[in-house]
Amino acid sequence: MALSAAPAASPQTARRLVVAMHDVSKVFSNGTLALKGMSLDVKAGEFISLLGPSGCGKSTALRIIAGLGAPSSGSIDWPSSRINSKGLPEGDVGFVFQDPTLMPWATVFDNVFLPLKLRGISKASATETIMENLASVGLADFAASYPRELSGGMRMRVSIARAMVTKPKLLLMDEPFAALDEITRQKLNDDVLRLWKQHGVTVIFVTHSVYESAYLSSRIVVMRARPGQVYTDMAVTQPAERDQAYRVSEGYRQTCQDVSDALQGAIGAAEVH
Ligand SMILES: Nc1ncnc2c1ncn2[C@@H]1O[C@H](COP(=O)(O)OP(=O)(O)OP(=O)(O)O)[C@@H](O)[C@H]1O
Repeated sequence: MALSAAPAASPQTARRLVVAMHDVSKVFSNGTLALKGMSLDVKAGEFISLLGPSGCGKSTALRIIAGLGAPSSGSIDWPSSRINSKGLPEGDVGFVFQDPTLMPWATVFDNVFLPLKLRGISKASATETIMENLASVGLADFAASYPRELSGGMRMRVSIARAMVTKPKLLLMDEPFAALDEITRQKLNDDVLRLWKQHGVTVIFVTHSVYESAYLSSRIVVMRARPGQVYTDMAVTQPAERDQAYRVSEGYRQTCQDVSDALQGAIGAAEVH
């Protein structure tokens, strides 16, 4: 069995807690209850996919973790980070959106430089780090290019390099590959897995895709809508190596089936108003 309910004593249990959501609810000013009592413990080294029906609050949860929105009630704890005056872990979080959000007037190099520039680091002392990060996403030869000269997949790679350039502990990715074609998406899935392993970064990845979540994750958190909260939390225990052989394996097929069943359950659990 490739998939199981996240066990109480999984190998991750012994790991450091990176961030914990405690009983978080979010009501927007128009009265929409986006999240109700959502709790989630994220441990170092996990690759967590947040999966769920449209509108179940995946992006809201991710944005609250990133400090881009405050919870209406409940709390976010960063047990192993230094917290700034806004209650956020300074520099420990990278964010990748579905839209790469690059500055069109700036080169690839300058786009990746931005987070370091905002920290007061000079271009000269940042150059080596920037080039390393561009190389790690296969774009070392495109440092002088402008975003308009790149494909959609390459622009997303720049966005990932920009998020990783500050060496975050936690990488938050909100449907980053949803707009890309399937082959590009699969290549980027492999790139993200490589970065995850190389840098030991913890990842929370929002996706609509059962297949993508089953390929990438060490843990899949399926959310339900109305109200948005965790429906089920599953560990994907097999295999350690995710590659083309895994994509056509019985283990992958079974994982996709189990995740798909959980998603159907989550959709069925939504309260109809
Ligand atoms: N700024 C906002 N103001 C009011 N309502 C909002 C706001 N942002 C999100 N919502 C609502 O909150 C609910 C959760 O939205 P959210 O975008 O978090 O869901 P999601 O699971 O990420 O959706 P999708 O999969 O379609 O991207 C939805 O009903 C949405 O319409």
